[in-house]
Amino acid sequence: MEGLVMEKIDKSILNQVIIPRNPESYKGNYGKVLIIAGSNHFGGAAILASSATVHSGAGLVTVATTPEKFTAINTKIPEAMTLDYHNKKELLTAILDNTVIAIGPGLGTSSIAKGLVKAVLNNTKTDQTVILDASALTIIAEEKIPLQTTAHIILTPHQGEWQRLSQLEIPEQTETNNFNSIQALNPDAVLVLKKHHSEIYYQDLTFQIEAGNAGMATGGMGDTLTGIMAGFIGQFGYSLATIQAALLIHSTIGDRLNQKHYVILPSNIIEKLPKYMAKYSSQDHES
Ligand SMILES: NC(=O)C1=CN([C@@H]2O[C@H](COP(=O)(O)OP(=O)(O)OC[C@H]3O[C@@H](n4cnc5c(N)ncnc54)[C@H](O)[C@@H]3O)[C@@H](O)[C@H]2O)[C@@H](O)CC1
Ligand SMILES: Nc1ncnc2c1ncn2[C@@H]1O[C@H](COP(=O)(O)OP(=O)(O)O)[C@@H](O)[C@H]1O
Ligand SMILES: [Mg+2]
Repeated sequence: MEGLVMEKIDKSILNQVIIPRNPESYKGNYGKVLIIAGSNHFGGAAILASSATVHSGAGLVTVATTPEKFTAINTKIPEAMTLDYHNKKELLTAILDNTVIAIGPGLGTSSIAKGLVKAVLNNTKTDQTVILDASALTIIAEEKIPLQTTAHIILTPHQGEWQRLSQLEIPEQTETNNFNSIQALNPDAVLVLKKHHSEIYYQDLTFQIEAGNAGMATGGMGDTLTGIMAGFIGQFGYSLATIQAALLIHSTIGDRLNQKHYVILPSNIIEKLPKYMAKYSSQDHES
């Protein structure tokens, strides 16, 4: 498409989205988030995604995973509840019950994982948000699963996953080609393309962040972004601004840590989330 202008996302979006909490509120006001993640090989992805969701302020977080990982999750992040994703009845109840569902980190591409992706796409509705990441994107590309749900859809591929989904080689992943590809997949879906200076494709608008650094090139960094995105949407509601703020705070914290740390661990970003959210929620914050 001609004439796209990729707008830079200003840090003021953080101040706009991360508002002070109502003193009369309770956990029920801050979103119910279901994270469908993890498998025997990739337990850490489920921990990082759910820990990021909890630390970004979601009211109630449930992790649907394989029971072998329950103990690790309950130990590392006791605030999150666990459920066995092999139990179809419990899983369906959780899909219907939660406002935000993030699926994919560490899920792998087994037949169980494929069934989970289909269950989410077939059972979610308009007032929900589905975040598709990592293995969920690989499954959708390999199985050519249509993005048919009426829920809001956010895809968070890295360039390799986007290549699988769009058939665009990385050098061909230009603004115009990316725009046309996400429109073809589902014109209502939002594409968050993760790279150095990640991009957002939202309807006919495109945005780019000017934050983020190579110290963030650490396994689990994208799983962490997925958790933040889920926590922010659960708490602040689905909107372009919320998506922008989630993407920006992840890399802004990464940049601040990079001033003194050569490499940044996803868990370092996670532990800083409450502090940075307090800073941006106060009216007199310094950027
Ligand atoms: N601690 C954990 O449990 C972790 C689990 N992980 C999970 O491992 C599974 C496989 O995901 P991966 O992303 O590692 O592997 P994938 O095989 O899905 O993607 C990596 C492939 O994409 C290519 N590629 C091109 N551009 C890339 C880019 N900008 N970033 C990354 N790869 C790029 C690579 O060359 C490679 O061929 C996912 O379920 C993921 O969530 C990873 O998140 C790492 C940490
Ligand atoms: N060189 C870089 N510059 C800026 N951001 C980066 C860089 N390398 C990685 N990142 C960020 O780290 C995250 C990596 O995501 P992803 O590859 O999905 O990680 P994982 O699947 O291991 O969790 C993305 O948010 C990406 O933008
Ligand atoms: Mg990833």
